[in-house]
Amino acid sequence: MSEDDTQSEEVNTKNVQQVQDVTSDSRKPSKRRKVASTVPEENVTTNNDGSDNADSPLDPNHYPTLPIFPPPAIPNAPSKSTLALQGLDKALIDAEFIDPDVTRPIPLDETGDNSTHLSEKMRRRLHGLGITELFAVQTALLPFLIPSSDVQHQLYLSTRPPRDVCISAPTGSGKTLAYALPIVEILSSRILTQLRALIILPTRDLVAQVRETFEVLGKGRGLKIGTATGQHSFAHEQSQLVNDQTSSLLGGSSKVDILICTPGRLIDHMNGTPNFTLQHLRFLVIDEADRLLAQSFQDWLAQVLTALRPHRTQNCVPGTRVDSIPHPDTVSPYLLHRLPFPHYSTFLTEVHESSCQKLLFSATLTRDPGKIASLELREPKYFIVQKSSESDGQDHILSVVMEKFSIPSTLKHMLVCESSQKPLMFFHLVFHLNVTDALVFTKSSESTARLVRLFDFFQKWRAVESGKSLVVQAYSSDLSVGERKVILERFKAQEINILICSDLISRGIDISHVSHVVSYDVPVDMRKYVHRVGRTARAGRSGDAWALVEEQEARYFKNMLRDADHLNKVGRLRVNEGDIEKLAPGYEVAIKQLRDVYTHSS
Ligand SMILES: Nc1ncnc2c1ncn2[C@@H]1O[C@H](COP(=O)(O)OP(=O)(O)OP(=O)(O)O)[C@@H](O)[C@H]1O
Repeated sequence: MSEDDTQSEEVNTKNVQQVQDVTSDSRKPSKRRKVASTVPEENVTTNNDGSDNADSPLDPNHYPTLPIFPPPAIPNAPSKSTLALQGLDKALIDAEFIDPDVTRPIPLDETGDNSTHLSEKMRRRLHGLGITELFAVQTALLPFLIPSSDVQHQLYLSTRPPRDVCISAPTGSGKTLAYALPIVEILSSRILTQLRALIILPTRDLVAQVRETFEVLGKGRGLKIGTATGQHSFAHEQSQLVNDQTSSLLGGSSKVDILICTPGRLIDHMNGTPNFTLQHLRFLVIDEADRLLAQSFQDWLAQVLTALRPHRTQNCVPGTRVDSIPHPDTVSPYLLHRLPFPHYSTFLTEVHESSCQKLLFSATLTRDPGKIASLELREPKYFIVQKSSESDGQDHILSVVMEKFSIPSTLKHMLVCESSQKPLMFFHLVFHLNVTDALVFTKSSESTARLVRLFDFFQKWRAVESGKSLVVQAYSSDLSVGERKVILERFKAQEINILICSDLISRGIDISHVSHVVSYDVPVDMRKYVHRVGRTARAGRSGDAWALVEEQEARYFKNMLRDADHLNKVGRLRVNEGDIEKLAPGYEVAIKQLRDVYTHSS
């Protein structure tokens, strides 16, 4: 070994020593020695000079044993539920689930258990209308919204501002009564007419329907109900909503207690009707909330929220005409506040808080935290009407977050898979399977018009054979509001057998005798599907939903149903070739006539 080698040997030994110092605790016996002592004598090799190899750098035992770190491993992936719950609104996690089959009798006399919190007058009225029990959503909401009898007469709960409420309940489960009953009951104690309840809906047809419900329930209660949809001239609506438009009155001047409206027209009145004010609102109902929240028209939500805020002129949404908003009057709910007893607040220190309670309803209520946050809800309480078998344990909340909406249990889905022969399949449903009293949804108003024409031509051919024909009508935005109203009334009166329509009436419309819903063009999202099929099987009745799926759409449609856990409820209908062949000649005639019409009109 050269001198250099010896030096490098020394350096190496030093390095080893340093490693040893770092890796071993000096207070404990050295690991190296401990390891060496465990080596049996006979295994220790001896060098030529008689020294043993135990301390040689070549001996594996010479080096200290390095601490053992756990082997690298892939951590367990968070469960789907854990991921879904991340960033979720706490109120949604704490949601109260209600079994859709729960009902509660409405007692007639005072002696009965009145856990409904309804007044005797209202209970009698409901019995008169044939409503003798509350549906599930109503059993939960009425006791929550209607104060017990001791505070019954307080319109505004200034010391306890009410909690806001979000309700997700299936189509046809009675959500309208769930808010209309508490509003009529609570507002009946008012003395002055002020705008206290504002109900916002996405379409004029729904406004008309909800108005009817309020009028029936509020009969004899002295409440004034108004609507604003743009169906009448702006000046006419103004004259229906406010008493005085000539001078600026403290606190505004309302002619109505309850206003049912579409968002666009509401904004028009907020900005353009003198003395129209939301400052006395006790209830703000947003029905079909997910659809309305998706509409950003004139930033309507931000404008409404600004109008509800005390000192709103400082937080005004750009575009709002501040000078058009009447100043709060001295009895405005803005001046009611949580009194911090025993500390009496002064005018300067008191915290103004709106007494308006927000109620959000939908069969497909959004779970999007961003959208929910934009509503500025106060301690929101969620009620979700959903079958417990559909949502057990952790899957319970998961099914909510993943937006697996409930569909009425009485509904039977039938899936008809066909490609190019859709019109023939439709005629087969109508003429062989007796699908009438039906709403037939197409993808657009043009498709609606075309299908109605084709159907008429086909019927003419068929009438020659059978002598019997059905009344089929189109219902879409191509028609004027007045025309649509007449058609809807005729359909309700069963003078029209089949309404071929666009998605204009896929939400909210309540027509009890609809026994079939046909998706002639299948919807592209589950929300739309849920609302369409929900036009039948309402209020516990039965109904059928049919989907005519073209072959190239079948995979997508099935995936959509599978993702929503509904695929197993859908049966596939096998069609007898012979049945279709019988209809084919008529279809050939009809399609030729339709082609002629479109060729001549273009
Ligand atoms: N307690 C009840 N007893 C009997 N019928 C009821 C009761 N509550 C509601 N209904 C009826 O059930 C039908 C459906 O109610 P409603 O239109 O409020 O449903 P919905 O939940 O709003 O449905 P959608 O989500 O489709 O708008 C209506 O005809 C209504 O009169």
